[in-house]
Amino acid sequence: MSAAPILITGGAQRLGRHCAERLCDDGHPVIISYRRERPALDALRERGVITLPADFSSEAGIRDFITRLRDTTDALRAIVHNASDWLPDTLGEEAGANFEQLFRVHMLAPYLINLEAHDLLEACGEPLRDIVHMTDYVAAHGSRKHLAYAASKAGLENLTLSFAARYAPTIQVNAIAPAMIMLGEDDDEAYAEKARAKSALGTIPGPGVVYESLRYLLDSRYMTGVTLPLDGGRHLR
Ligand SMILES: NC(=O)C1=CN([C@@H]2O[C@H](COP(=O)(O)OP(=O)(O)OC[C@H]3O[C@@H](n4cnc5c(N)ncnc54)[C@H](OP(=O)(O)O)[C@@H]3O)[C@@H](O)[C@H]2O)C=CC1
Ligand SMILES: Nc1nc2c(c(=O)[nH]1)N=C([C@H](O)[C@@H](O)CO)CN2
Repeated sequence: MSAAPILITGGAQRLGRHCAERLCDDGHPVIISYRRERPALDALRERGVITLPADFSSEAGIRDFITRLRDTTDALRAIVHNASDWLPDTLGEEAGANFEQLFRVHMLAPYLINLEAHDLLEACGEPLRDIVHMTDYVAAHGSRKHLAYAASKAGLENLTLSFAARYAPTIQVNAIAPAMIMLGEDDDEAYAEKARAKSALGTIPGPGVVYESLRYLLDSRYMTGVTLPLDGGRHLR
């Protein structure tokens, strides 16, 4: 029996792509979701990564993805909920729509996918099955500029606890809560300096540290309902 694939949502770029590539390196079959087609996806496809389009900005879009996922595989080794929009807060007419957008991508999509793909995880022939939620340092600490984003990530962190209790003992459910891992393409050196100063370790580590945390969770057989803080000691500042 061939190994069951690992699903990473939002795997077309940055942290999700890095983890998809590293999982391939480690011999796992990988499925990613992506929202926007782009040439960079072809390199993943050439490595045998299955790429499924998904737009989690509506319940219909989430359910369309779930249908595509179920048409693609009859088992899953793990699900990594990585897809995310780092939207700042907006005022006025758009504030509610902004909040709902973040709720859907960070909470509704993981919630519905976890519920509807439970049998795919149970069908995995390997002893370990995992769900990993990518949350954020600000879920536990708040954010003055990303209030809705932080709240939606806090909701995802709470879903970690509930799904861990519901899916034990056959499926482990954990989260990774990063602080600054990698800069955005528009971030300048001044921003980078400020970001480095926020953590005790004073670095912007890059995506490798996220894969180390994911690997740890996937290889652990005695870890569930936990959020791994990956913040370089930001909580000490
Ligand atoms: N980067 C960092 O320093 C930090 C990251 N994190 C968390 O780690 C995870 C990865 O971060 P990063 O790689 O920077 O993430 P990105 O900002 O690069 O987003 C990842 C992917 O999410 C997809 N996505 C966004 N909105 C939607 C949607 N509505 N429906 C479907 N897909 C969507 C995008 O797809 P597409 O590009 O195809 O549109 C994008 O490629 C995220 O959950 C993030 O919140 C937490 C703290 C720090
Ligand atoms: N979906 C995303 N979420 C987050 C990003 C990002 O680029 N995409 N970036 C951050 C920042 O690095 C933040 O941690 C800096 O303090 C947070 N979330």
